[in-house]
Amino acid sequence: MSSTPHPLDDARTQLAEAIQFLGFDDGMRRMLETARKEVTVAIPLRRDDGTMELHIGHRVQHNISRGPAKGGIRYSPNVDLNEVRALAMWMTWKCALLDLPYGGAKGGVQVDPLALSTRELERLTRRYTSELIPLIGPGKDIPAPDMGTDEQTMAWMMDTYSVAMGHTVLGTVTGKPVNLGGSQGRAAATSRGIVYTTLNAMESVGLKPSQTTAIVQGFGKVGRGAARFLHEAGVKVLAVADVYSTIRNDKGIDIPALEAFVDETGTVKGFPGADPIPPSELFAIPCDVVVPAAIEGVITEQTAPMIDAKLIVEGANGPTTPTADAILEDKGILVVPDILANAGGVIVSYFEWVQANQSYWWTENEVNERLRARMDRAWDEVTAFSRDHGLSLRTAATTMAVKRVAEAHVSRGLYP
Ligand SMILES: NC(=O)C1=CN([C@@H]2O[C@H](COP(=O)(O)OP(=O)(O)OC[C@H]3O[C@@H](n4cnc5c(N)ncnc54)[C@H](OP(=O)(O)O)[C@@H]3O)[C@@H](O)[C@H]2O)C=CC1
Ligand SMILES: O=C(O)CCC(=O)C(=O)O
Repeated sequence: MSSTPHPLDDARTQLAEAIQFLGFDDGMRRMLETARKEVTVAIPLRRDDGTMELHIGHRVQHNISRGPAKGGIRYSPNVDLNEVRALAMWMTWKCALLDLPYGGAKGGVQVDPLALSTRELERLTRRYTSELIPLIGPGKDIPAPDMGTDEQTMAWMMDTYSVAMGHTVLGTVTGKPVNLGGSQGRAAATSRGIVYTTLNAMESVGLKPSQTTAIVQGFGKVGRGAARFLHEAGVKVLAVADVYSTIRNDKGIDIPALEAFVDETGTVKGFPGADPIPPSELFAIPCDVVVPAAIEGVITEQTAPMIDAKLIVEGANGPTTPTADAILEDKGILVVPDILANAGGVIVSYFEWVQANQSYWWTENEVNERLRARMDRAWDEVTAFSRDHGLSLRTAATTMAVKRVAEAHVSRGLYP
């Protein structure tokens, strides 16, 4: 699907633009583009039928200048070390942009989680976590869910780490179940943040929710919530896609009905309230807002020319390649970058970590209000920087974040 060699190339291209603007020297460039620590582990898995499989897992800590490393864990057959490196780098910029006291990390296991039973997933997760124990912990590196993982995965990780420490350590991971030290509002936080930012971006281009149409790619933890909150805001969602199907209804999809259908069937495929279309037609649907909320590298030099929209709000990490960015800019389409648009998840992960470390829990309203305040502030800061310096929102956001990370690095002392 991607027309570029790899998301790591995209991440490095974006970093290079920020560094050029900031005028950093080659040493700083190398420091910022290179992960501080990378671990690759082999995870033997005994399947329920007694056979043995081996899965490869990674954890990459891209940067820790501003605080402990932070970022999700991905389970997918497509995971590879360079992808994890790119995702870890984007986490560093996201945390810095939102002024969270964290560096950036990401983890991944090359596995199809849908092909495993719950017991197999638990064994795999516990073994992967055991391998990471020297690396992770509330003051070192705090994992969270990403594609293919969820609250249950985080509960197993927290338990495995806690058993090894001899006591419960709730701040080990975030995105845990609420009954086990999770935060109110974390599950929906990424999607909520995307929609807060979408509404800000819509206002900036003069779109009113009741006159706005959208399409959403991905109907998992992020895409599904984004579709729901857009629908609740009055935006008409014309099409959604998961791996199995892309569906379209130009009158607007009834999102609550689609959610009920997906709860029963596990996919949008066959939903009676919309028509199936070829996946390749998704981005060609004329609409106001495109929300890619699945995987990297889907908006490319092939797909960008067909997009007929005013805004792209990146729910996924790295969905737009640098070449596509240039095409979209020429077409006058405003791209709200991932490190800004999908930061709601890590913001509420930060709130969860703070609550867990203090054993003092906030209400869902408190969480959502503080989330909104941080998302709105970041939107104002990035749009102002973009205007003041004539940069795209992506370059503005990356530049602001890279500058903060470099400043923290320098403040810690140049001659350690
Ligand atoms: N979870 C979080 O808190 C955060 C996630 N993100 C990013 O958001 C994106 C989605 O993550 P998340 O929702 O957590 O992951 P999930 O695993 O919960 O969901 C992924 C969704 O994407 C769909 N999908 C995968 N490949 C394709 C494809 N080629 N075409 C259409 N749909 C596809 C899946 O379909 P199916 O259901 O059929 O498998 C699923 O609906 C990722 O880029 C992730 O890094 C960013 C910030 C925070
Ligand atoms: O909640 C977190 O710590 C990280 C979420 C994540 O992986 C992301 O924002 O891409």
